[in-house]
Amino acid sequence: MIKIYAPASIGNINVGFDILGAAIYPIDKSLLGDCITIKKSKQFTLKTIGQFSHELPTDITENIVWKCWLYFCKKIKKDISVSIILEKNMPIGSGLGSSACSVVATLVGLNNFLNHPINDNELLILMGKLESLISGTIHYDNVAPCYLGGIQLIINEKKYITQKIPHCNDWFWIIAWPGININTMESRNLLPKKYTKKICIDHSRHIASFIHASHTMQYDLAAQVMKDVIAEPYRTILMPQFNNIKQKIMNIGAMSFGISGSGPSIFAICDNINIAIKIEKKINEEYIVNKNGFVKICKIDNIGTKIIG
Ligand SMILES: Nc1ncnc2c1ncn2[C@@H]1O[C@H](COP(=O)(O)OP(=O)(O)OP(=O)(O)O)[C@@H](O)[C@H]1O
Ligand SMILES: N[C@@H](CCO)C(=O)O
Repeated sequence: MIKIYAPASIGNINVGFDILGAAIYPIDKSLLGDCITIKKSKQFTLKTIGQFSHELPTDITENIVWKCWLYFCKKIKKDISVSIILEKNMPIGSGLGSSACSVVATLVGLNNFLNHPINDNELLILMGKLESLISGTIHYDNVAPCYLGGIQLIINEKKYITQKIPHCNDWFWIIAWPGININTMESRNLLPKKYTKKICIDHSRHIASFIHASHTMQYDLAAQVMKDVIAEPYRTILMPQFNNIKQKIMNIGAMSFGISGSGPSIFAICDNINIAIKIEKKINEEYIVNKNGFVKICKIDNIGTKIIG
């Protein structure tokens, strides 16, 4: 038997659409990620439990975990008889990398259970492929940090799929899911097919400055250039409260604020716990729309996916 935990992640982190992502854990030590348990069995079975399991497709062949098992069997050219339990702790369509948690936990679980028939790089490529079955295109900005931890820069060149970049240990990442869902594919379809020269230059300037600032530990500069000119201007149509809450959170003292992944979750950054608590309170009062929604003060999860049983 093996049990795997895969953490939530923030895709894009404003400045790197599809090419930057951060794995996170709540400082209150609550579980923000999916768990997968794998046991030997006479035939394949998949059971789902957990707070958000009722949101999953009822047909198990529609569950991404089933597809992971199928693709893994194809990859190693062997039918594997296992029973899998998915503990779905992550809301679906939240912008916190929910499908990535299931994909990464399942593939890491199967690979460990079978003594590593697939190497790390091939496993990551398989994760990207499985994630693309859901969102329509390959983007590693959730699966890479979820798997490997930290802030990951997606390179996607042959054997260089992703690399970890340095981050500020003092930063708090306050994340909030309002309690409603946005489909990633729909949210991607809202974006323009082409961007102006000015947007391209601004985007390159921001991302280059962010990577430079991260490596030279100029964290104020890193936060200052965490701006989203690619997705935020088009996606806020799905998030009517976004601009209002952004203004208020920046006024409290956030160093950056934006959409987590494809939304509707949001995130704010600050380097002071008292400001983080004030931000948490304000978001709770003004952005959470029902009892399912939540706000959590988080830090960067440097480990990523791990064996917990
Ligand atoms: N184990 C699973 N976890 C999450 N979604 C799943 C899973 N299995 C199947 N799905 C389906 O995949 C789709 C996920 O949609 P979507 O990409 O919007 O969510 P997401 O991956 O949770 O988003 P995000 O990465 O923004 O958190 C839904 O249609 C959902 O029913
Ligand atoms: N980079 C992806 C992340 C989806 O979670 C997007 O913004 O569409």
